[in-house]
Amino acid sequence: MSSALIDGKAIGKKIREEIKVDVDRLIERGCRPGLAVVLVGEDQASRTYVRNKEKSSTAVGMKSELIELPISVSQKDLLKTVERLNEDPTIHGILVQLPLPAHIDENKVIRSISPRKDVDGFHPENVGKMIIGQSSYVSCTPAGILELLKHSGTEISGKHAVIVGRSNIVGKPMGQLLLQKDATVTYCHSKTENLEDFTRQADILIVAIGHAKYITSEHIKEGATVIDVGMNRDENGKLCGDVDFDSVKEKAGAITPVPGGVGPMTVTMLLKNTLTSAQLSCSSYI
Ligand SMILES: Nc1nc2c(c(=O)[nH]1)N[C@@H](CN(C=O)c1ccc(C(=O)N[C@@H](CCC(=O)O)C(=O)O)cc1)CN2
Repeated sequence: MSSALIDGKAIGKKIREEIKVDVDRLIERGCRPGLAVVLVGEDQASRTYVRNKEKSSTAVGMKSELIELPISVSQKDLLKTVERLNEDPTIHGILVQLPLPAHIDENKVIRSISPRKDVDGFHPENVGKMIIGQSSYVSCTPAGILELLKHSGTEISGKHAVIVGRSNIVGKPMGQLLLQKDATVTYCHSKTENLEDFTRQADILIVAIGHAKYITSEHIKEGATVIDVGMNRDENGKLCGDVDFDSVKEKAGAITPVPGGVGPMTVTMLLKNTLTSAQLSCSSYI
């Protein structure tokens, strides 16, 4: 059996076209959504992601502000930058690109972002609201995965979802979101013994472990939907996921590629959250 490809690039493009329509509508009414991205240091991958966010936000008509700070920036100055953006009425979404250098307290920076402008959905207030099912900004990668599941026609209610990885920005929120959609959720991580015993039970398998091609067909239940969040380089320097795509695609029912699966959805959901923030903040004079 060969699986259906879940094309995040195409799904993301379609959603961004819808976002653009809503952005144009807001602009006509005198409110242009604004996204500020703060980049600290010279990390090449972060620079690429940030450039992509800038390009995608301007492509849908948003204002985009990139603030580049040197790797030596003090925590105080970084917090001052966030504070300025919190106060700026033309900015509806603020994102500090992660990871940050070791001398900066990441949690403190995340907490300094106004929850109303936290379009990354990382602020504890938004995370807490998400967990208890209240409306909030949801972390972009898990939100994008929900869209991929919807567009691929994957049923969630009553199904067994297995999440491999327990990061604050992907694994943990992903499990909570699937739980709210009535999945039975199992979390696995680096200390899980006999990982295959769990992954083989998964109707929906979500992998975010940062280990190139770790998940093979041995880990998969026939017909499962497999979502690969990994972003690694293989032995030839080629971009690859945490899932061994070539072997798993023969057994899965549906699968995301890397690149072109989850990644484009992360940026799309960021734009969606920024649009929502602008709609909420501008609604008083619309
Ligand atoms: N503040 C944040 N920092 C980080 C986040 C985040 O959501 N918020 N997530 C990751 C990185 N990331 C976004 O910032 C991200 C990574 C990858 C992609 C993507 O589109 N990948 C492409 C391939 C790109 C390539 O060719 O190198 C794909 O999968 O098709 C988007 C966003 C960590 N930091």
